[in-house]
Amino acid sequence: MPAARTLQRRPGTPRPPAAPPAPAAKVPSRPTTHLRDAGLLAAAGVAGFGAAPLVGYPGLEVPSLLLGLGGGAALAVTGQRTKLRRELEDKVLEALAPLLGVRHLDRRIVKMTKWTNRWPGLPAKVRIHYAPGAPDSDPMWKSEILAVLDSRMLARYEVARHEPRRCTLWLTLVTKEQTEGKEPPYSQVRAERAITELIGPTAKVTDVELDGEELCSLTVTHQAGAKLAASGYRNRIERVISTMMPGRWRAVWDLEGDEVRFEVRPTLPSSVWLPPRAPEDTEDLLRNYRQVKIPCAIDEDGREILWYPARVPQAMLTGGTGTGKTSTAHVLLGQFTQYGWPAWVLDAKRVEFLDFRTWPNVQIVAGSIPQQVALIRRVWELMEYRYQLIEEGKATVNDFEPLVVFLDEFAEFRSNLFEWYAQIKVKGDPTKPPTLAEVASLARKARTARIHLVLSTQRPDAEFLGGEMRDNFGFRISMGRLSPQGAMMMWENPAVGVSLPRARTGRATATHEDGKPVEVQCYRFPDINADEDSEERQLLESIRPAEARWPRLVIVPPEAQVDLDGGEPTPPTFRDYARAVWDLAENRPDLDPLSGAAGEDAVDGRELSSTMASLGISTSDHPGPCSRPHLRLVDALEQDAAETEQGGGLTWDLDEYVGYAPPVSCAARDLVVGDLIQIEDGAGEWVVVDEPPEEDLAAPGMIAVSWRGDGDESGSISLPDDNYIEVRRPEEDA
Ligand SMILES: Nc1ncnc2c1ncn2[C@@H]1O[C@H](COP(=O)(O)OP(=O)(O)OP(=O)(O)O)[C@@H](O)[C@H]1O
Repeated sequence: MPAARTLQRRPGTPRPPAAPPAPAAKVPSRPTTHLRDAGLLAAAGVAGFGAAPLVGYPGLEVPSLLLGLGGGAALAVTGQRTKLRRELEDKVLEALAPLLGVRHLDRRIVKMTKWTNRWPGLPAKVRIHYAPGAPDSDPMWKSEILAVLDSRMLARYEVARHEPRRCTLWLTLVTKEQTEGKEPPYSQVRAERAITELIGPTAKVTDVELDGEELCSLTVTHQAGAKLAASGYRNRIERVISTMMPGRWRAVWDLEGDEVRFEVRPTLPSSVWLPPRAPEDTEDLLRNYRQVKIPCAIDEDGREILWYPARVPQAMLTGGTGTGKTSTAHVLLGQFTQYGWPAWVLDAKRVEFLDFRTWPNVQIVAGSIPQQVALIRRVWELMEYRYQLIEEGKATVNDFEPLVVFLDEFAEFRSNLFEWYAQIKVKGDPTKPPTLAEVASLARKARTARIHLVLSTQRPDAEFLGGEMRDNFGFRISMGRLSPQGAMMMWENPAVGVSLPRARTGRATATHEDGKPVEVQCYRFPDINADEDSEERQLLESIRPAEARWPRLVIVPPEAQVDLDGGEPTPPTFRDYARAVWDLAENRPDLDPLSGAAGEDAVDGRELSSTMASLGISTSDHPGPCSRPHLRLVDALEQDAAETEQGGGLTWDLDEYVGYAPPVSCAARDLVVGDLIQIEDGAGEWVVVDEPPEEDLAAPGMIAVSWRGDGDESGSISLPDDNYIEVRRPEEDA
């Protein structure tokens, strides 16, 4: 199957993080927006970065909030600042109107000047004209006006001058120096409001950590222990805060101390090389069996994700092309062999493990279907044999030396197998290749025989990995972003792993020690063909097992049976292939591709792979007859082409958001985790919703939507409750 038929952006070529800083989506509003909400919505205007028009007030717009972080760095927000300030004036005007006795909203009534430089800034001066009938002699009148200003602007104002004859009031911003404290960043004000709302009035912020203007953490004490004892409620608080705050947040609860710390989640690195550590006590495979642990990745706190095969015997690895799946499989293989375990590899793609044929303790890499069928049969027989030894009382589980078997690209293997089996099947053979039943049996029972499977596949397909089969693979890693269906298959939760940044190769969801799935960065395995003098090569050499304990093996292809009556020889059957004889590679140099006798050493790879050679044309450098080489891929390609003609098979997809349906309109509150939205309307850059939308507790009438970009930038946007937004949903079968 030809690679790269779609124009999907390859992970590993990250977009520029968080660039350009974007204004919020211009959201079309439904004609039901209530004016009642307008004053409340205006409260959000201080950080309003985008707007939707309010019905009945064409000049007035409802701001949406956008706060963001770019891979840990602030996502500054740009846009039409002047427009936003104008909108803010409009909101304040609307809110003040009842106090000013004005009948018509006129922009000359409230004038804001001398804006501070922040986004969108605060007016240092506010001039208000009011109607002569306004109750300006009422002692409470001015404080009510100030209260409106304070709550709309989230800043303190005071009366600078009052000219009753001209019906004018002048207000000034109370500066930082005047308040003797620092004006808290808007995100802090939002967080504090939400926390008070969620935890109750006893919640007190005791510590705030800022990085410049960016809020990093808030520590809160409270006396709401009883309310917070329920984990469900604590989870909700964590989710609401993470949704409302820019970036990805978490809560660390001290239930005994009645304290909680809300903090920005640490950002996972984009690449972590497998640390070169030689395991200890590898002399006797039986002695250290239970201690064997395979580090695969790190979590956001830098803790290692470890696979203990003695506890969780089988592992499953899923991930699309380019997600780093192969590298992770190499990480596992490299470490098992460091422990001295023998490894057998089924390489369905034929090239992913080719270079491991010379890696110490890798006994065989089966690249062709007949070899793969033979490999699975032998593993299954070994398992059955070990069971028999236990039954006969001749051995116990503790006598078995472990074996690790890699079944790489299992879906690909499965479809190749069906195709091959259809050609080879003879009368009396079962309808389906018995190999699949053998794999299922291994998945169920291999643990007791200390045979450990690492099954990798592009997609966790329900057809062969449903229910019981999948449950046997207790240790799981899903590489890259999942579709909701994939997330259900892997993690039984349609929201897990669906918002992973696509441009981060090696980013994955993995089973943590407590059995729960967490986001991780998988270790990266050095390129096995790294340049001689490179650091990557040094790393590779430090990982390579010092000793090869297990000899390499070859599978002897069965021969056609000669017809003694002189007729056509009978080709080998499935049974012959499955039961093929195995031998030491050193005994059969004729079958060993690495011996040189099989002829592979003698070739010049560059020449052999040249376009000229593939066309069967000889060049002046290499004169002489040149026959067109046999291309094994040709058959497969022809078949793909036939499928495409019939409307199936591969399609050319020019959309880089492959797997997502075209945009449809959706209410902000109906967004679900995994949906794509645009932060900047029409910019074509879609980000993924990573938390269920929540009511914005700091801006009533708004819905907070938390998002994540392909390059791991993240943020939160607040949208008017009843507005519709364009959304792209993962396709059903993606
Ligand atoms: N953990 C990782 N961290 C960072 N980069 C990685 C990681 N793993 C792999 N890469 C890089 O990404 C590229 C693709 O990796 P890999 O071949 O493992 O992906 P894959 O999912 O197996 O893709 P394919 O199915 O096309 O082989 C490699 O060139 C490698 O350099």
